Amino acid sequence: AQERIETLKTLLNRYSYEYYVLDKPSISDKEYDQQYHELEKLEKAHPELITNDSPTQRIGGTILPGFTKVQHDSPMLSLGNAFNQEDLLQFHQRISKLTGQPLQYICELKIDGLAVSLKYENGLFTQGATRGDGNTGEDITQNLRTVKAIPLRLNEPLTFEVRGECYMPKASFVQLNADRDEKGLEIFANPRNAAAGSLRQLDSSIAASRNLSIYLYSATNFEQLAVETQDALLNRLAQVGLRTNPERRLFDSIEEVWAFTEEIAAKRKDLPYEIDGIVIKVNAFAAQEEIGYTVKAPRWAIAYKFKA
Ligand SMILES: COc1nc2nc(N)nc(N)c2nc1C
Repeated sequence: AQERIETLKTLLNRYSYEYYVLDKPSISDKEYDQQYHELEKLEKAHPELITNDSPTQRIGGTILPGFTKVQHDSPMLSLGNAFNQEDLLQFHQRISKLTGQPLQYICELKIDGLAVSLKYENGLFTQGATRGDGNTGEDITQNLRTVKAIPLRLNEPLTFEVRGECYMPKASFVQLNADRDEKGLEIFANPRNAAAGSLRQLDSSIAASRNLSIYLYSATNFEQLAVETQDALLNRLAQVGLRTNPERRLFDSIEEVWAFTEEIAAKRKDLPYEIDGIVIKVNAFAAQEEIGYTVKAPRWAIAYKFKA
């Protein structure tokens, strides 16, 4: 039984990765369900063989009395804002003075969700937390374990922290509000509020029902990842099993960055998730370190915000 349980866990976690992280399922839902129920039956018969990274353990058994506080190892920063082309030019001129290196920018979508921190120890997902005030957040591990795009075990036994945006896809938001409206419940104003409301539930079966997803965009412990740029980091995160947003681009001029913001502004309504802007970062970590941080935000990044 132990052998079959191990095989099923490996298979089901891989199917989950293909479906929720790569958005490219390799088997039908029916086949997945058949193998999932076989695992459930085997674990019921051999509870001593149940492990934390089993796909059957995503929904916590208990309703939490409250959320415990989490002190972030390093502050979860905020971003300076830019609202027009002039702001972007000033950002570029300001940081060009702070580094001798040629500036390459990476542009990432700014997902309109909830910033979260995920800790992995030897490849196992051990803790999830909200940003909170940047220094202290709330432990929402139970709820984040229900987000199927968050792997319970990485492809490599890494010990590090990753940060990203947990969000509710537009389609899930429309469905949720239709269901709530039909039941006479108050509907959510937007997907960001719906995601935040779902992650603030003390009963993780509610979060499990909300079809949340996630995109990761930063990590600690670069050394062990052997990456020199933000773009390489994002590729590395995907390699170890974490979900990263594919709509990112590299540019060597702020003019091209501006053109990209206009390109995304035009396709924003067709994206399957809501975004509130574009995050523009200096790509090379060496240049980021040279440019540095203000008290609350990196100097080497800026959020270009779309009009509401
Ligand atoms: C480097 O710090 C950040 N990077 C980010 N990147 C993306 N794509 N989206 C964010 N919301 C974001 N937020 C922060 C504070």
